[in-house]
Amino acid sequence: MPIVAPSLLSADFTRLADEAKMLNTSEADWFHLDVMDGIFVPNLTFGMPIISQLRKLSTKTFDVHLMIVQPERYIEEFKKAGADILTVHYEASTHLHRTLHAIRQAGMKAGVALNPHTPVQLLEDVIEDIDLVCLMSVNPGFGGQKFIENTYKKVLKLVDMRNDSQTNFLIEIDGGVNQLNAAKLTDAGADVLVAGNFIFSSNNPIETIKSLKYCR
Ligand SMILES: O=C(CO)[C@H](O)[C@H](O)COP(=O)(O)O
Ligand SMILES: [Fe+2]
Repeated sequence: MPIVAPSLLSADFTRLADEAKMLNTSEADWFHLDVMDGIFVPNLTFGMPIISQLRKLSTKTFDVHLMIVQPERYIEEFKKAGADILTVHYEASTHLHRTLHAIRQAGMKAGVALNPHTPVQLLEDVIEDIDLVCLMSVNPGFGGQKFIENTYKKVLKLVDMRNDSQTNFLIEIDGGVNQLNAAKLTDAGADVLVAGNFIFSSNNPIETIKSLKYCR
């Protein structure tokens, strides 16, 4: 059964507290929080102030996905805001090894996200420094995009890399996840399913979360 991480990118921001409370009562495991800077991706969202307010409303794991350049600038601040897992983009990190160590040093789990064009093999030399690999199954920046089918192959390759290296990082899929691909992704070896639009645009988000949780 996968870990389900609703992305609040698609939540109703005028009712953010209600959305958080709804997630608390649901079978969602984590909150997935998308931070965008308008430079790494062509969109802006929110940062530490919103995350620290949300932190007061939930004890669930906060999975913070940084779509920002030079993410190493804000590691301590996101820890203070309440992040449990801090994921940086491979493409935005010049000194990835140092950044991953700094995230763990700050007391968080260290994640690396890969854009759809970035091969998973590029993580080989930092594999032991990673707690979570986030495979982007859309080009990052927006919710509600179409799932990129090549992601399945990347999951299978990552599973092989995990077995070969005897490490135990989680494999997370982010973008376009829905009832059509959840079971196939889980069967391929995905551990965490992020879903924004599929959950928050449904008539019954609690049931939709359940459908992902019990897809396998
Ligand atoms: O990181 C993201 C976008 O860059 C979001 O987490 C992702 O797009 C989830 O939204 P959806 O399920 O609507 O695709
Ligand atoms: Fe995300």
